Amino acid sequence: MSFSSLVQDISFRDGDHNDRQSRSSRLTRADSTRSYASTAATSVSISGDISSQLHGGYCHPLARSWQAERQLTKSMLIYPLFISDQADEETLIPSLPNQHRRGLNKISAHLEPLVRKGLRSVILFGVPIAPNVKNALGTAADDPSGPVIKTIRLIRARFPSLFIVADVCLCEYTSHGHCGILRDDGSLNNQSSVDRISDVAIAYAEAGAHCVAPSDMNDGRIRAIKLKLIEAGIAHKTVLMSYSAKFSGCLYGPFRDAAGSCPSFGDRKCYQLPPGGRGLARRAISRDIQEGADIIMVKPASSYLDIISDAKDIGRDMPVAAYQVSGEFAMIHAGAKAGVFDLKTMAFESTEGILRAGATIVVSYFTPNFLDWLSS
Ligand SMILES: NCc1[nH]cc(CCC(=O)O)c1CC(=O)O
Ligand SMILES: [Zn+2]
Ligand SMILES: [Zn+2]
Repeated sequence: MSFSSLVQDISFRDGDHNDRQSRSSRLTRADSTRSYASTAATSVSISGDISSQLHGGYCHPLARSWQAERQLTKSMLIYPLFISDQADEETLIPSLPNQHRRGLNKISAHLEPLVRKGLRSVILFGVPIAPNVKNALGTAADDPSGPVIKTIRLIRARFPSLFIVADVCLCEYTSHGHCGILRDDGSLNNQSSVDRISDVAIAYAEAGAHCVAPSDMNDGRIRAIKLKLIEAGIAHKTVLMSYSAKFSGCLYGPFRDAAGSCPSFGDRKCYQLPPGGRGLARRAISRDIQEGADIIMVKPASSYLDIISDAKDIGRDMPVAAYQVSGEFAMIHAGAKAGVFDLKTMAFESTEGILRAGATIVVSYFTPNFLDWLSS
């Protein structure tokens, strides 16, 4: 292409426009024509000017969507469900907008329209409400007549296309609310915790969960679960998703309200990761890959995008999941309610950030919204 045809292309030729906008764009174009003319001697500055033009590449909604390496699709989403042991319960969780605690008898009616809209996966959290169910060993976690195991069976029968993830932890079931079994001094007994957690994982997998996801953060639980899955003859049909980089912090509050899993004393800082601990997260991710995880997870998501990117880097041959946790979800709702931003726009922006960082799976309380938003 010759220089003169370039100048022609870029100079303003349409005389019809007379609104303010096009008058200003006419000025801009005239300016750029002048600058081409004055730099006509060097081809270098022409190509410099050409490469400065980016807007054309994303002037159309479809062209904008092509700028993303990964676009949000329904199959990336996992929807958290809180399953109460009260079969007829359906209670709104005040700190977790639009989310409910539901009993077995309320699950089907809730899921039916979502599955019709394209829901592919749920993650189950059991919530024992009945008095005196909790004890030091978290016995109720793998009670065959408990809410999680019964719900796994129900979903397998009623919604065969749904991929069921069972969160594996003891904190919902222990009297002290910690994610394992404690020593007398109140610290976690890692070995007995891992023994117990891995038994619970096997019980969920044997009940029909497609995926077990230990969120307890005890050392060595991935290896223990993988070995027991092999022993039970179900390793070939069970996905093991590790909450590898799960940080302690203040973003789990609404979840603990929902699940009644707040520790009765102390905190989780000796097993969940310290928020500044990027290197520690990288080590935990590498360790869990070595131990046999099929998917690694980072949690929370938006304040930990560098960790998601690290996870994608360390586990470049693995799917990476990110959990946009209860506190992040509640914050977005609060921001929208306060008029800071539009809820839908922020839900997309935050989730697209999580995908851009490297996640290919997102655990999200926005899943029901996205099923609508991605359909229209
Ligand atoms: N093992 C407990 C567990 N499993 C999932 C979440 C957090 C989910 C959320 O905040 O949405 C937590 C919170 C915690 O460690 O207290
Ligand atoms: Zn826990
Ligand atoms: Zn958990």
